[in-house]
Amino acid sequence: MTDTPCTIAPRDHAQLLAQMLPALRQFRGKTMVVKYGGNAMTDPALQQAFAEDIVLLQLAGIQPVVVHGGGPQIESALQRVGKQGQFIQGMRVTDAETMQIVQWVLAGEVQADIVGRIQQAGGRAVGLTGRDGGLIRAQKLRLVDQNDATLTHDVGQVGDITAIDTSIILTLQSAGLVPVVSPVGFGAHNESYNINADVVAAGLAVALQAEKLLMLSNIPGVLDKQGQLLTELTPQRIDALVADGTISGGMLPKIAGALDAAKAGVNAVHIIDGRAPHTMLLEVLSGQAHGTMIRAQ
Ligand SMILES: Nc1ncnc2c1ncn2[C@@H]1O[C@H](COP(=O)(O)OP(=O)(O)O)[C@@H](O)[C@H]1O
Ligand SMILES: CC(=O)N[C@@H](CCC(=O)OP(=O)(O)O)C(=O)O
Repeated sequence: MTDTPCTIAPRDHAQLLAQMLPALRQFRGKTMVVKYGGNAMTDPALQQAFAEDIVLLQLAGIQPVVVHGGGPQIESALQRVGKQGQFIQGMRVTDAETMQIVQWVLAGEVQADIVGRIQQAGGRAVGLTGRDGGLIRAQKLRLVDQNDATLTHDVGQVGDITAIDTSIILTLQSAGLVPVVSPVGFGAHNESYNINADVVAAGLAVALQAEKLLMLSNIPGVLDKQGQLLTELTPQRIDALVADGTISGGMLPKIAGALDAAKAGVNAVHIIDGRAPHTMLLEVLSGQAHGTMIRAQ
C-alpha cells in the first residue's frame, strides 16, 4: 500500500483526527441505519464514495445497516415500458405491473449495485428485501388525506409496516456483514408491498434500537420557504411546516419517519446532503452537525 499525498496541513490533519475520538467512543459497537435515497446515487463517483464510507465506518466499529431507495431509477424503468409514475403524499401509486417493476429495479439493479460497490471497497455486504428472513410484514396502506381526515387515497400495493423481525439483520451483523435492504415487504397472503424507503429506514432504526439514523438525499436538509437550511426541527415546527406546505412531496414520508424514529429513542436523526462526497463520514466522525437534525421535542 502506498501513502496518499496529503493536501491538509499536518496541524489541521491532527486536529481533524483527534476530533473523531468522541464520535468513535459514542458509536463503537452501535447500529447506524443509513437511508441512501435514489436521488443521492445518480453519480458513480459519489456511489463509490458512499460505499467506501460504509466500509470505513464498519472498520471503525460501527454497525451500518443500509436501506436504499430508487425512486428515479424506478421512474426510468416505468418510462421504458410506457408508464408514467404517480405520487400521492410522497407515495408511488403501485398497480400490479408497477409492483413487479419496483421489485426488479430495487432488488435486481439498485441493491445489487450497492452490494457490489461495498465489496469493491473491501467490505462484505449482503442484499435482501423485506421479504427475506421474514424481515418486514406489511398490509395495504390506508393513506389519509392531509386536509380532510375523512378522505383516503387508494395507492394500490403500497405497504404499511405491521411488524419487523430483526433476527436476519442481527445474524448478518454478527457475521460481520453489512445488510443492504430493499424496501419491499410481504403481506398475510404472501403478496408484495412497495414501501417508501424512508419509512423502512425509520422502522428498522426503531426496531434495531439504532444509535443513529442518517437520511441521504439530494437537498442540504429540510429547507424553509426561502430555501434556507433548517438545522434543527422539533415536532411543533414540523407540524407547522407541513400545514403551510413548506414540507411536501418526498419530504413528507422522510420527515414523518425521522420524527417517529426520534420519538422512539433513536438518539441522532439527521437528514443530510448525499450529493457531496463523504458527507456521511463528516457527519458521523467530525463532531460537527450537518443538514437537519430532528428532535423528539
Ligand atoms: N421543505 C423541503 N425541504 C427540502 N426538500 C423538500 C422540502 N419539501 C419537499 N422537498 C422535496 O423532497 C425531496 C426529497 O425527497 P425524495 O425525492 O423522496 O428524495 P430521496 O430519493 O432522497 O428519498 C427533495 O428533492 C425536494 O424536492
Ligand atoms: C411507496 C413508495 O413510494 N415507494 C418508493 C420506494 C423507493 C423509494 O422510496 O425511493 P427513494 O428513497 O429514492 O424516494 C417508490 O416506489 O419510489
